[in-house]
Amino acid sequence: MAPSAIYDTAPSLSPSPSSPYRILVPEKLSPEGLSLLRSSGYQVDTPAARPAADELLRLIPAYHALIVRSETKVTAEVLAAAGPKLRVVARAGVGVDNIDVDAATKKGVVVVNSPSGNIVAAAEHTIALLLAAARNVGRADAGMKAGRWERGRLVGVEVGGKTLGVVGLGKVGMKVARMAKGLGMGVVVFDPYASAEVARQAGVELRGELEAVVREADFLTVHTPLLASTANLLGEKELRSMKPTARVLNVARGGVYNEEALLRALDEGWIAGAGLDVFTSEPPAEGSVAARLAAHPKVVSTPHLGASTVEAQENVSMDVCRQVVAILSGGLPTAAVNAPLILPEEYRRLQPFVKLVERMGSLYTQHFAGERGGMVGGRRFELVYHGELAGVNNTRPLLAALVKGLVSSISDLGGRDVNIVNATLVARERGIAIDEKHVRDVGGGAVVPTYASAVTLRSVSSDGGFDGEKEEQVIEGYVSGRAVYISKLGRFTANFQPQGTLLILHNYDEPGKIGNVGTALGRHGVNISSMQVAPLHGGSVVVGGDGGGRSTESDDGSLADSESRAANEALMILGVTGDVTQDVLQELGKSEGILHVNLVRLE
Ligand SMILES: NC(=O)c1ccc[n+]([C@@H]2O[C@H](COP(=O)([O-])OP(=O)(O)OC[C@H]3O[C@@H](n4cnc5c(N)ncnc54)[C@H](O)[C@@H]3O)[C@@H](O)[C@H]2O)c1
Ligand SMILES: O=C(O)[C@H](O)COP(=O)(O)O
Repeated sequence: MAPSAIYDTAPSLSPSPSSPYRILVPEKLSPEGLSLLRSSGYQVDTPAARPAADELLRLIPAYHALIVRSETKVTAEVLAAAGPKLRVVARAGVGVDNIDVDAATKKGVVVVNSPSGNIVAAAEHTIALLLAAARNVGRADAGMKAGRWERGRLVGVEVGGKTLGVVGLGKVGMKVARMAKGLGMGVVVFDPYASAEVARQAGVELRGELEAVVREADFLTVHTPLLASTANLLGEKELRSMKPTARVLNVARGGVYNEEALLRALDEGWIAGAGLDVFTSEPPAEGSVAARLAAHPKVVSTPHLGASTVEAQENVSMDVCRQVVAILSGGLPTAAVNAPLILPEEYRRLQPFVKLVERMGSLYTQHFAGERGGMVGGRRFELVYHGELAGVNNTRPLLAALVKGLVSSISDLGGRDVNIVNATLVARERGIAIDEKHVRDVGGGAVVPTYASAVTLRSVSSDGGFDGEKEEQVIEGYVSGRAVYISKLGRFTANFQPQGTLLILHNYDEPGKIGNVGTALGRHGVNISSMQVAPLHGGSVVVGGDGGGRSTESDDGSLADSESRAANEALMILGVTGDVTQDVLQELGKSEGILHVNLVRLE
């Protein structure tokens, strides 16, 4: 399996040289990143103008990756329209509030961003607005350009010695706080999630209440993401409790201040001014409150320029383009918003086991659940890691691989495939529960005595025993080199590679069986490419049919016959090519000594 399997949404759509991966970049992205994409052999489309919402819906199905800044709205509708090709939505910046991350997760599309590429730019822009708001730079400049010399009307205030209130001591907030201290300001902070130790080391005062920060601040700046919990965080109550000389700044997201309240605060003199880079609608819709704020004489406003420096744009462009290349070529992103973090060395180590576990899941569904109506939903599974593998802590890729293997052959996932992004969600939707066990010792167990790392999959009933009334539904496998093998299937000791189309026949291991099966398949034009006989595990005697059900003693002593025949049960595992029709399966099933026939299709 190619390493891209973790993020694959449609392996069959892997591009060929004549049909490369296509990447849509509807917004302006620094050329360094675009060059990286093109030199990696991808087709990069950069429309001259940002496509309107309906145009994006029309375009998106052709693309494997979409790279946006803050203007393109990547809605659930866009993600639904994307179809199976789309693997990654990259945000060349920090905020992902323009992307429906939940919808992307459901679809198994990775969302990546550049968490720190524009931090310096955003912090410096905050300081620019701080000073501009303090010294009326915007109005003074506009006056000069209009031929006015307004020295008397534009007396400002100093920031040195004043208090800056910071709401949100994250990456930008911290940088702003440090810069403000450099300007001689005192800094008080509200951030319920910030570490007191980190705040202390930065020389800022952490307050337990937002109200305290708001009351103390001569300048107030917000640096939180826009979330349900931060929308309108600063409303009428907070703005009314500020000093009338205070000025507020927003280089985070429009909507963290309630815009109506802010407009009234400025109009009615609750505060003295504002520096705003972001608005609830961008560009502010004509006549909107956002537009009135942007045009307000007490406001210095900029059109969402916080990240717009040459340096920041190079940073974010390279950050996200590298991640797009990584994902499309089977590597790992460094800043996935909706996928677990896996270190590259962990991932490399797990790769062969990802393939093994996916095949085991698929084999389970087709061999065991297939016999019983394809039911894997609502079941509890146990995945046991033996040997070296037991030392791996981050097994998310293996869980994802199991879910993918269990459900892929049986479910219509509505155009989505299972990957590490959505596996937990898919499992939850289908009532599949997976427990994991780490068993370091492979030497002592009866199960996998010889391999350095092995995996056992079993279906477990609610009382903790094996599921299935008749049979232990167990599959064991191991990796050798890059090849994967199944070493146990149900009650049978095996050693076959789970790949291609397999015919699994449960039979009495008696002379003539192989010949009969071979002749029947030959008659139907089915070629046998590999063959393995899997005997009962440990030579145990099981009485009865496939399930090893109860024995019933008869008067004529037929139990002895039946016992000896059952002791010779085996699986015949044939790798086949050609069309194995229902007729073929029925004919084989009726053959003397054949107890059951299963067709299993693996990749
Ligand atoms: N204007 C721009 O061009 C521009 C540029 C970069 C970043 N931004 C925006 O700035 C914001 C901050 O970015 P960041 O990288 O520093 O994010 P971050 O995730 O590093 O920091 C956010 C901080 O907000 C805190 N927080 C969350 N909820 C809070 C609440 N209810 N009250 C107080 N604090 C709360 C978090 O604990 C965290 O410390 C984001 O919205 C981002 O999109 C804007
Ligand atoms: O969240 C961000 O990174 C900033 O708001 C930058 O947005 P932009 O990429 O649209 O400039």
